[in-house]
Amino acid sequence: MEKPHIAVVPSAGFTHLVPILEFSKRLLSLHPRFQVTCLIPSVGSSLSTSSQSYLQTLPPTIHPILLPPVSKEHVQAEQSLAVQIELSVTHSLPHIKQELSSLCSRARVVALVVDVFAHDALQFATEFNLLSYIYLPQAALILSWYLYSQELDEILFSENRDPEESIEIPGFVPMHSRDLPFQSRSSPGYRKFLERAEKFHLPDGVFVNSFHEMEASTINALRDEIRQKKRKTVVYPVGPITQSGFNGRENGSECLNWLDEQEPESVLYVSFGSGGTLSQDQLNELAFGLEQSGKKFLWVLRPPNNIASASYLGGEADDPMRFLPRGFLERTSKKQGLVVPLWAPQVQILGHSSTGGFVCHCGWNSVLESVTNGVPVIAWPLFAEQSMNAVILSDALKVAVRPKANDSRLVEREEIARVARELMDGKEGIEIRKRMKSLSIAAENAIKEDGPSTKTLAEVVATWK
Ligand SMILES: O=c1ccn([C@@H]2O[C@H](COP(=O)(O)OP(=O)(O)O[C@H]3O[C@H](CO)[C@@H](O)[C@H](O)[C@H]3O)[C@@H](O)[C@H]2O)c(=O)[nH]1
Repeated sequence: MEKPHIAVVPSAGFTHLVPILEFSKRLLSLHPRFQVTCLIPSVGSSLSTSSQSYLQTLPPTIHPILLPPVSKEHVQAEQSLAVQIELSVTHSLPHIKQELSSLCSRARVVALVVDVFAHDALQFATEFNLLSYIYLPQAALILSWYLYSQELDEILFSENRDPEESIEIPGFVPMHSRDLPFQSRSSPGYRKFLERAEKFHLPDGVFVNSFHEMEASTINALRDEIRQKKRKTVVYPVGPITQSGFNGRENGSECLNWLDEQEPESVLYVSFGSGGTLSQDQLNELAFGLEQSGKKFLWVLRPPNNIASASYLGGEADDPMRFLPRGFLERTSKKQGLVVPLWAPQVQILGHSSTGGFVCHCGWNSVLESVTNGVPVIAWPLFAEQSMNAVILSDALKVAVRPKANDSRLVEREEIARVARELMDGKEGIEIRKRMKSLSIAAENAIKEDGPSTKTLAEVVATWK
């Protein structure tokens, strides 16, 4: 008899495709009695080359179906990247419905799992009588923030509020409101964020890519609220699920060969994810700061102020090397550091024994890749929920240092050199490194056969009849 299907809907862009497919891979490796059909939206002329190459690596029990791409004009008018990604799904709804209908007519489908930005597709769960789930490729704290958003709205934007007063999300450490992504009700994407938060009440549960030891008090607080019937959204921590080694682009051997020549844990890896960029001034400060620190570095360089969505949604990037300060490459090249343009094999770099620290924008995938490899972090959030992730690492878990910006929000070269030295050789760095190593053991245990994340997933799957 044919294996029952799980229908999976990612949202557009490499970073929203890979996490939900890595989740699907893990699901099928633990529960091979199912197969997955993945309905993939995209923007522009076609799927990006990296996404296409990634799809080639999938096991045969995951069936990708490429939906007709949404025209760029339909999404680009929106300022917020999250909303652009969300619209890629909204405009694909007729195709998603058509494919689901065709799948349900020829096979047994037991559940629908959608990416957080593909929540519009949840409407089909009732129509096709499917159990439904959101896959949030982020921290449990982010789920808490969504669920608590109405209460937070009243607290944050009340007239008499002291902006210095910290805010408390249930179970989490007190946090400054500047670490939340929205600073006013008129911030781009805020209204859509509140609408998205409402959707978390629809599915049968939310999978988060986190694990108990990383966010114990937040997860416990979410579960207490369910027990006390204050909320009905059930949280399932199933992580850490990280990319299993797919690189997809060039620069691989250059980085790894160079790392092979370095001392153990001596290199700071510097990267701001798939779309993060710095201003030209900030890029200069980072270059001088790395140089002044005297520490070895491997820097994945992007051109300044490149629109983040260009790389998410299939745009081309400029050559970044010409934006480095004059003479920088000549002074540092190979001896102190290696600079590679645009992309590097991050998973392999973080797993290399010479890598001893990560200047990280705190995108959640990068955070988990650092945690699973036991690499301590210099937390340098740029946009989206990254500042909240930075607070998890620096304040809650104390496995990261966070450089301070000046009044113009620039992190100056002296500060960069200071945190680099502190992390790599300082007293605080030693403690941070120890804590990160024990967190990496907890991460490994979470996904072992009898680990909490494995058991949680098994409990859910047991209900799929
Ligand atoms: O040179 C590079 C740069 C990135 N990566 C990989 O690309 C992914 C990047 O993901 P992530 O660290 O999560 O960063 P973003 O691409 O910026 O992620 C977006 O999606 C995340 C998950 O929803 C959010 O946490 C972020 O805020 C949001 O910017 C990771 O797997 C990296 O290993 C590489 O392999 N090589």
